[in-house]
Amino acid sequence: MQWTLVIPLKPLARAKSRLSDTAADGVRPGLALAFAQDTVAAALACTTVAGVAVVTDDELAGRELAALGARIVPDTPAGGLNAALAHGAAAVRALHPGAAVAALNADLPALRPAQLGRVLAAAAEFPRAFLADAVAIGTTLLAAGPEEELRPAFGIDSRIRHRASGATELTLADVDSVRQDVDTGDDLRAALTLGVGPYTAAASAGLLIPGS
Ligand SMILES: Nc1nc2c(ncn2[C@@H]2O[C@H](COP(=O)(O)OP(=O)(O)OP(=O)(O)O)[C@@H](O)[C@H]2O)c(=O)[nH]1
Ligand SMILES: C=C(OP(=O)(O)O)C(=O)O
Repeated sequence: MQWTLVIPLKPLARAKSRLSDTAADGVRPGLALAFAQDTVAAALACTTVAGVAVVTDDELAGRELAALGARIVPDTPAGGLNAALAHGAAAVRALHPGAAVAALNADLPALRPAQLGRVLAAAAEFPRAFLADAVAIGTTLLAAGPEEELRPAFGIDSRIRHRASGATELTLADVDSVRQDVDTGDDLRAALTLGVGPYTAAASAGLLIPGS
């Protein structure tokens, strides 16, 4: 099965506020963009990914991510992460009716295409499926097969809420890079240990990362 990914990205100036103890106000937008660039580049390198739609109103991010090969979908005025994801999935299916779609966080700088491929192959066995984040509280990927609505419930405690929505939780080994989102300095250290992509490696050089 081929998938189209929907990746949400809020305006860079407001992104990654929980990294404020690790990266100063002037640095965080560039870091958030680098995470998204590494995420999109790795996603597009996955053999079962047919395309990536990034939902964003950020002009710079839109330009840079389009240059990597992503389709840019302007955010919905409804506002908020889940509205943006539902809007992105609808935009994908307006062009490709019946497409299998998966929402993926924009902050997975260590993402490995082969690991993403394994997660998507496992997701293809279920109508809706999700992968919990590294700390097992949130979600990094929510997949919906061709006949299913995405019904995203990202945000606080989204693991429990996605489970309650009827989506199947994927419990695969060796998919750390798909689970390692970066919200805090500790998360960034964990991602650097896994090995980040080139954009994040450059953007995080010189930062004082907690514990390293
Ligand atoms: N398009 C779009 N993306 C959003 C919106 N809100 C959040 N996101 C994205 O959804 C993902 C998770 O968002 P959050 O955890 O709320 O924000 P964050 O920038 O990752 O981190 P914090 O500022 O520390 O909360 C990130 O990729 C965000 O850029 C929104 O309203 N529209
Ligand atoms: C929005 C989510 O991620 P984050 O950890 O970036 O808040 C989530 O886990 O549902």
